[in-house]
Amino acid sequence: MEMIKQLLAQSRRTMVLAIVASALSAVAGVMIIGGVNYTLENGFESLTLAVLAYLAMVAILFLSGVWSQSLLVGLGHKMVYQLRLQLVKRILNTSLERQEQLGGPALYNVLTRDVTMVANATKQLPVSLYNGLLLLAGISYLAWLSPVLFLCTVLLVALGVWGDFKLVGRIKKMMADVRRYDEALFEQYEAVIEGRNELGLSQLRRQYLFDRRLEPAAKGAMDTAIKADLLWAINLNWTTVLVFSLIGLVFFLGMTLESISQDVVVGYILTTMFLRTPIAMILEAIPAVLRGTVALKAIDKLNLAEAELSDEASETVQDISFESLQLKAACYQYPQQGDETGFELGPVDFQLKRGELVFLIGGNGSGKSTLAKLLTGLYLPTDGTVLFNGVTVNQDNITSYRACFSTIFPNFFLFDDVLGRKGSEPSDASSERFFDARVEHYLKRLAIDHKVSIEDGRLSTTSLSQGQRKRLALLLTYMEDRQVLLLDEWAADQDPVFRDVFYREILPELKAADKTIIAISHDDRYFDAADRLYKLDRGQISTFDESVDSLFEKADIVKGVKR
Ligand SMILES: Nc1ncnc2c1ncn2[C@@H]1O[C@H](COP(=O)(O)OP(=O)(O)OP(=O)(O)O)[C@@H](O)[C@H]1O
Repeated sequence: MEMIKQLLAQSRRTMVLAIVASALSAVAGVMIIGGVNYTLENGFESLTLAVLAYLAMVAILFLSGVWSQSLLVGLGHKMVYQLRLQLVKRILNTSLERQEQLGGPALYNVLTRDVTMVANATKQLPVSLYNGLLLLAGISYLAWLSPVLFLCTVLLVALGVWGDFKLVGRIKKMMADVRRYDEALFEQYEAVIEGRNELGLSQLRRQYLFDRRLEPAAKGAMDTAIKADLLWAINLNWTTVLVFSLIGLVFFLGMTLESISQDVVVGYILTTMFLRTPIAMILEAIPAVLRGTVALKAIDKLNLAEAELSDEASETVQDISFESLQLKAACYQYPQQGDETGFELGPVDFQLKRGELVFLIGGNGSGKSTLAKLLTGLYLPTDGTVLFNGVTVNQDNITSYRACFSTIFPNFFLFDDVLGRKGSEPSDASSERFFDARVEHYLKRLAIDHKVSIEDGRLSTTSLSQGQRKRLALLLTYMEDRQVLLLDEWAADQDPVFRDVFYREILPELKAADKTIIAISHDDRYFDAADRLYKLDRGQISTFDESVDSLFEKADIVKGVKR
């Protein structure tokens, strides 16, 4: 909700203008009816004058209507545009931990479905505001025409509004259920896309996914949405019944009560008929608005970071020269999942100096990647400290700290835009030539120049084998030229020849170029390439000395055997 309020506050001037224009159009509309009614009652002195006045009112109605709609339509689309950008900014500012907790489907759901729902609700704003003002002008005219009939109208409208309120509560709950079904559906969409190989091979799994997972979620969403829409459609018809009941009431009261003149009855009925359209349009907008509020509530529940960080929170990135990194009794605990306590890493004591090459080794699930995220500042310790050049890493300096690291995790994302140091792009033709030449040099070094080239600062393709894609990820880190490299099982997908090149040539070259490297590895044949080895076992770290620790123990670590 806060987001919408902020967006509306930014457009206050347009809103005020649009309200003025809508009011003008509404008044013109009511004046046309009032004029017709008056003329019916009193006749006119000059036909020309009456026709001119009528045309003038119609022109005002048209022009102010178009003016208000153009302002409000622009406002609606601008809000959608800003909402989209704001949401992406909020996700980008949200901590990795929170994003991991939420999971991909929930975030996709917000960025696609929820944004669309809020957008649709926002688009109703202009229509509803315009019709609301029209309704207000019409109701004021009705009150002026006959206070007695107006009292009857108020009673009938109160009945209608009471019914609407009761229904809105039920429908809102149904829409929240539809959203939950949709979220389950998004999880299955992810499985359909990401699991294409497995699904392609297994007819049984495909059938299971479709029949037992996807279809029930889609059907649940459809059934609940049908129920909600049906209830509202009944309500729309019920409102029409109320409007005609009002017309009937006015008509029969007018026929029987002498105090109400026929002109008043005609004017009343004319205006009520005229107000049917705005009433229907406002009521038709309500489901979209309800869906929008459900979506906004769901967005709020995600606890995303703010789009614009406060001055204290938004740190300017300092160009710091990396000298040392130290972990002092640092711990990281994953949040509890159901009844299960999250995995705990640490307390870890660890030291790394500029120019060193260290390996982290250990069995599957021993905590290597978790430690890697703690070392690179993607996670902050839940206990203990991380010291960077002797200074404690915290929210105030974390961005500068993170800027020292390049990482390639096993689930890395390969961007096709090639950026230079500090995210730079070549500024002129000669720097572009130099930039491209550097890319080509590294493409050759990584033996991938026969498959990929650079075109307008982008990689020509990223549709490659996993080993080749990893080489391109390494190329991107070469180009960004950061001081510390964290490579999580980088060589795992390389062929034996290039794996040897990596451990025996690339790592030493990087070290010689003053890079500090943390490599997670299961390649025991190359453990000697590291300056130091750290072993992880069930979240605990210790140094590992090949000459002292037994080969048997080493084999166990590599295989992930619990001792
Ligand atoms: N996002 C997460 N949320 C909750 N728990 C997690 C998460 N990621 C990892 N874990 C838990 O932390 C433990 C350590 O995982 P981690 O990825 O650090 O192991 P690893 O040593 O890198 O394993 P591998 O060699 O298989 O890559 C795992 O047992 C896992 O249960």
